[in-house]
Amino acid sequence: MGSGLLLRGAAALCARGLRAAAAGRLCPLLPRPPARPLSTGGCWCLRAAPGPPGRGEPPRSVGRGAEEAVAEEELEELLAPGPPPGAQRLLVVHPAVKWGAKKPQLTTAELQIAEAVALINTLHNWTVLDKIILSTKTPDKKFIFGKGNFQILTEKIKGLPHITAVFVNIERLSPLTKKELEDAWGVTVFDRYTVVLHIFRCNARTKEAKLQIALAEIPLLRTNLKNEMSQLDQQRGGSRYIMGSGETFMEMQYRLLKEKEFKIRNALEKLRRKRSVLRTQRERREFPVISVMGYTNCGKTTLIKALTGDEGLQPQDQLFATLDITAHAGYLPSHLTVIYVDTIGFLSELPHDLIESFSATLDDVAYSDLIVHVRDISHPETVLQKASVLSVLKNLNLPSHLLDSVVEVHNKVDLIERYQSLETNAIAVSALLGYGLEELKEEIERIVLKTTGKKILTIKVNLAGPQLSWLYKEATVQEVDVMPENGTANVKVIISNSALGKYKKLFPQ
Ligand SMILES: Nc1nc2c(ncn2[C@@H]2O[C@H](COP(=O)(O)OP(=O)(O)OP(=O)(O)O)[C@@H](O)[C@H]2O)c(=O)[nH]1
Ligand SMILES: [Mg+2]
Repeated sequence: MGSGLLLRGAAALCARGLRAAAAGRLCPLLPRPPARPLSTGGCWCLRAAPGPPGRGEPPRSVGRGAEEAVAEEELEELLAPGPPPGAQRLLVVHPAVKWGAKKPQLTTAELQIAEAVALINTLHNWTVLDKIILSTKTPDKKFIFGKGNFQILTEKIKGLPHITAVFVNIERLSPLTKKELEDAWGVTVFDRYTVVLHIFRCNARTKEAKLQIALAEIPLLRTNLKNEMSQLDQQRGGSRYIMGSGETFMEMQYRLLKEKEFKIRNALEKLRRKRSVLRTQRERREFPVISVMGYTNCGKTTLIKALTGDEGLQPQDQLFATLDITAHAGYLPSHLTVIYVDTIGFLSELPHDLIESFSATLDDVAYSDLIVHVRDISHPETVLQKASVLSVLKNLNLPSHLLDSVVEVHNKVDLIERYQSLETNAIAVSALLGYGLEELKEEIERIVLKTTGKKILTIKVNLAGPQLSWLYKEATVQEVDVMPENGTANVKVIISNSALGKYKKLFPQ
């Protein structure tokens, strides 16, 4: 399918320490620049803070305010129970289409089964006991494989008495197929949809992420219900009226599901409305926002950690380690503060329903000033991964200036001897070892200044007046060159057009 997925959520934003804002010849007697938190993390919603942070500071706290949209107990009710808790021992089966239009490009069956195994290994207590690739011409048919290969598979399963489940590495099994396979093999059968949904369920920390999962489960519940109802109908149960209610059992089940969906959408909408408060705040405060996107496990979190020095970030060798969007303040070479937004990774071949329920969370990407597309250049499927990410980006209705200015980062170059990029615009880095970060920051700065219309200027100020402290608040002061003989200073600043206009009005020359 070549589609991917990305989602986000929230965490608390925390101030970690102070940094001198302007390097170089900062005069100790001059007003101090505002303290800047080193790191900020959280969903796009402001927590009630004791008064608004002053201009010139990154948002101080985001995250919890939106959490009241739905109560914790209510949320538990909205989430469908996943696979039973406890250990799962699996056989991973990859149906390989070797001919025709459905034959996947840019990858091999071996790489696809490796990704399926990695998905399972992400889950605590789930282990892969064995794996098998079997070719098929008709993966959409009821038994997925032809008679011969189905027989081989059934024999293999019989020879593995310790397995508790079979993971068939296709997007989605129809409930009927799932049931027939489970009857034939005597174990639970999972598809990519259920496995990925379960990973999300385990990794979701915030209410928003949990609600998105609940929403993604609705289509699954609807097909299950349809299935159950047709069975019940055969036994003539489903269409009987429930005494006094005027509706049949079937109608009641559908109504309950609809109500549940409505509740989830409503709660999500409330959370999003609150999040947009930050969007407005962010625009007003004029911190350039950089969305860091890419395939799962490519190193987005590691890169942001390296760019911001935020020790709170926890990169993991795991698919979908990040499910919650977090924001982190960092500095560009000219000391301009920017906010890096960490996002959920993409995965190829995910069912549409799953993508849809999370894609609304990408709304905010449209409000960023720049997208950094991180690629794990050491991954054998790096080309396929790039195609997956680009196809999702294209479908997000992002403004064209954002799509045209994407900075492509080739990460993990330390794993390739003497790496030389064939793509001239890409920047080679090792987020883990810190290679190439300065070049990346310079490129980010170049584009951010261009897209945000900020200018680097040197302004002469009278030190006896309020100009300098105004500039510290409203712009980014880079250098202050004091001339004691006449009580003035040359101040190098990064300033937006609107702030410059205000400055000229307030302090006419
Ligand atoms: N060798 C090497 N490993 C890296 C580099 N960058 C990240 N990694 C490793 O790649 C794994 C995934 O890193 P993350 O930063 O969690 O990746 P992510 O893109 O945020 O992953 P998700 O949040 O799961 O989508 C971790 O084990 C990192 O240590 C790099 O430059 N070199
Ligand atoms: Mg991550």
